[in-house]
Amino acid sequence: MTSPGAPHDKGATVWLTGLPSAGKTTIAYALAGRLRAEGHRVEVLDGDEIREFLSAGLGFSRADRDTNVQRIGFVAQLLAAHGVTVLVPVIAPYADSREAVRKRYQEHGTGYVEVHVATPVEVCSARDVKGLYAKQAAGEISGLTGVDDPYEAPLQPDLRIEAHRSGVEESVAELHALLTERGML
Ligand SMILES: Nc1ncnc2c1ncn2[C@@H]1O[C@H](COP(=O)(O)OS(=O)(=O)O)[C@@H](OP(=O)(O)O)[C@H]1O
Ligand SMILES: Nc1ncnc2c1ncn2[C@@H]1O[C@H](COP(=O)(O)OP(=O)(O)O)[C@@H](O)[C@H]1O
Repeated sequence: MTSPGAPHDKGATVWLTGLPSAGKTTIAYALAGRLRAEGHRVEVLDGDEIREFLSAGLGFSRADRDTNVQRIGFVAQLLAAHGVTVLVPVIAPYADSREAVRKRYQEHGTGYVEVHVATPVEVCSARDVKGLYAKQAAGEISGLTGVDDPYEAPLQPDLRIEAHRSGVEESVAELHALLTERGML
């Protein structure tokens, strides 16, 4: 076990992509808790918080989502390069935008892991944590990812979590094992 902020922490970013209510945030905070308890420096860049501050004023058009994702990728890389394990539960629906983020990490030699939280839309819409699926069905909003807006599922994620089949702790254990195996912790 390492002490908090142990200097040998390499730092990396774990990007959890998936539909609204897939389980991205839940898994990210559960993993963060485990990593903190082990003495690692961890930040969660939560999509909702980022949209209140760093990306205030952005909406959900393709251009705005791309801007949002690139901003988050930029900040996360800075943190990761300084030894922080950065967890990013953000939809990031477009493949080219996610690839641009990955490229930034490759260019800087910073660890990066893409995780697809692959909960089917039927399960997500039954969970409907924020009531968005119901609002879309009622015609109150449009452009909801996975329903009437695109979600380009990763073809080759570093890890695919079937969050409708496995429990949160199981997903956390899988992710922890991957980070350990890749020498990122
Ligand atoms: N139209 C539409 N489509 C998708 N999501 C919507 C929309 N409107 C609001 N929300 C809520 O905003 C959260 C998505 O923000 P993100 O920054 O993760 O999305 S993106 O990567 O910029 O596409 C997302 O959070 P999560 O549910 O945690 O994924 C939604 O709750
Ligand atoms: N195996 C699981 N993994 C993650 N979340 C789960 C799981 N089973 C049920 N849930 C629930 O699904 C919801 C997912 O919401 P959230 O994590 O906010 O999703 P997202 O960040 O992808 O929008 C939470 O209420 C969570 O408790």
